[in-house]
Amino acid sequence: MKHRMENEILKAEVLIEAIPYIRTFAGSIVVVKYGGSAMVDEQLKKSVIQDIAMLKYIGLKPVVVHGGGKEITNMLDRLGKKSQFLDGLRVTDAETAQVAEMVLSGSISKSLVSELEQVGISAVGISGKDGSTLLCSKKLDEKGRDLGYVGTVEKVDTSLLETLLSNNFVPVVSPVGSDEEGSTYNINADYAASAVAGSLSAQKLVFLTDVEGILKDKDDPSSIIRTLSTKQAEAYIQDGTINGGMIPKVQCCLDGLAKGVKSVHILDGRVPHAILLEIFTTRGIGTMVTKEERS
Ligand SMILES: Nc1ncnc2c1ncn2[C@@H]1O[C@H](COP(=O)(O)OP(=O)(O)O)[C@@H](O)[C@H]1O
Ligand SMILES: CC(=O)N[C@@H](CCC(=O)OP(=O)(O)O)C(=O)O
Repeated sequence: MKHRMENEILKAEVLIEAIPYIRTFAGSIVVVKYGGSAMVDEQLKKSVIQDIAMLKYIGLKPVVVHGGGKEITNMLDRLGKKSQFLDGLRVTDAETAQVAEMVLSGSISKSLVSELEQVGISAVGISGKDGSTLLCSKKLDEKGRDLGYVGTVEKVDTSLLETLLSNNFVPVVSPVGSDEEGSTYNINADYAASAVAGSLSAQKLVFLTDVEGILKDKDDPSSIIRTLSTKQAEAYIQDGTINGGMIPKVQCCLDGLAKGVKSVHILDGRVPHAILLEIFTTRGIGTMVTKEERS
């Protein structure tokens, strides 16, 4: 009995700890890039949906930008088509673009919307094509190679997103866009998320990934860097501390900050309720990238 009471008091204390954060962030836009293990594991998926619902219920304005690279690869496998990546970007011929759109906008988006609706949140799935939200052009990779229908976001038209937000809907954005001629482009979801967050001047941009955060030593989770300024991030890319798949993610962080996002978080999506732990607890988790220099 005493033990149960102590547990209940602990729960109340957790809620109290969140008060200053709830006050600070009420009405703020938080863009969540949802991908990785947190999208594949059913329990983790449930916890992400609950976190997004919680953000909405306590007065924030969440916007979800989802990935789905693994699911696209699985569908291409089933169709007997091999996936090829160059520096982390999928080489996308016309057929692959069609499959990517089908998986992202058809399957994943609808499933996320349905899960959010299940917990009482009104959600609307859009792709970058809807309302010309993500206007694209063809993206060549760093070495100038043609990747097919891979898009870089040239312009974000925020009208539809703003209409949804001001009418209390949670937008769920698929990383698919079109160019002036109406061709379909497959966009890496990290880039789509930073473009959306930047154009909405979001308070926060949160990336869910499969590592603890940015690590000083990739093989040592305890070497996590809690707060990183843009300058330090650039230096770590230069000296190789940040490498591989983390480079484009950090570049998206820097891009978001340059476009007016206040802070960017790289979180471990394998931790249940990672989003709430980061935003509403004093200690937080993961790595926060900010514009300010911090010692
Ligand atoms: N300094 C670093 N800290 C953490 N991870 C790093 C670092 N440098 C490189 N990485 C690598 O980046 C990977 C994350 O990028 P990626 O797998 O592309 O993410 P996602 O699939 O979530 O988009 C990590 O699994 C890790 O292997
Ligand atoms: C051009 C490009 O690479 N597009 C990605 C879009 C999905 C994505 O980015 O999903 P994750 O965030 O789960 O990796 C792809 O086709 O896999």
